[in-house]
Amino acid sequence: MIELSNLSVVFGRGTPLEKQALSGLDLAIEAGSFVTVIGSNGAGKSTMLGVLAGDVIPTSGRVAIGGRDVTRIATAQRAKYVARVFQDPLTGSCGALTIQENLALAAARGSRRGFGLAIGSNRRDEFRSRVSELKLGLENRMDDRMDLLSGGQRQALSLVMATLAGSEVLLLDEHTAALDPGMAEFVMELTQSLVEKHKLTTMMVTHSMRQALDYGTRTVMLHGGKVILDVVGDNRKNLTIEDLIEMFRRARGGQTLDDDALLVS
Ligand SMILES: Nc1ncnc2c1ncn2[C@@H]1O[C@H](COP(=O)(O)OP(=O)(O)OP(=O)(O)O)[C@@H](O)[C@H]1O
Repeated sequence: MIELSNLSVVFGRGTPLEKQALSGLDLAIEAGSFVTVIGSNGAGKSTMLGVLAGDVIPTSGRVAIGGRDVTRIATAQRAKYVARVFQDPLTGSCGALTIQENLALAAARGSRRGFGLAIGSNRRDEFRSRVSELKLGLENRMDDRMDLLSGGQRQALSLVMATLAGSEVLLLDEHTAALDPGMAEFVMELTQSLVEKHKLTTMMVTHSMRQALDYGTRTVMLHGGKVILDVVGDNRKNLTIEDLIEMFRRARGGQTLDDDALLVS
């Protein structure tokens, strides 16, 4: 269970650039559910994921994961519970290290056992087998540097890495946005199967309304740093993109969704 209670984040407080990114956001997500998150530019989506990951400490409010209050717990200490995959394939892995080394680092995340044990022979076999499940042939390139791989290959490996340390929460920040359509679909299918296999509580930020409705079991829309739409169950089952746009308009008292960045495809 994830609980975000009355969360506010103000960046640059007291400066001319002061910006309220979250404004009393409330959201509770049941363990094991897959929530898609949409919203126009600057709505607060990445800030919300940052607060969950520990990169952003909220100005006020509370964050709990699995009943633990993690509001003031640093990123490194909560890494055991939360894994994150970013839009830029270069962000989640280290290009100068090999595939094997990146997987070992990911497996050691949040643990005191360290990198050395994670790279031991037992885990080498496990890593190889996990990579072979991708069917990208990367199991034969375990000693290749990560920066030799394509963006899609790196994102696929980043997803595998996100599941190695036993995290219960997976945060996806537009993780297919930089990929070509074929690779984006492959990475989404992989996402779906890893989420199911590891029973991860997942939040996926996307600019694609199609993707937001096609994946997961619940969709929330942020605007002005809070949740303005929350659709789940039968209400969501037959929802079209046009319905979503109309719901936004009604929630905003007639304001239309005129943001090019929120793709209807
Ligand atoms: N580190 C920061 N310092 C100052 N302002 C920030 C910072 N991070 C985000 N903001 C501002 O906070 C607001 C919310 O940003 P955020 O990145 O969370 O929005 P978003 O919904 O993810 O937008 P996008 O879809 O464009 O990525 C924006 O106005 C942004 O400019």
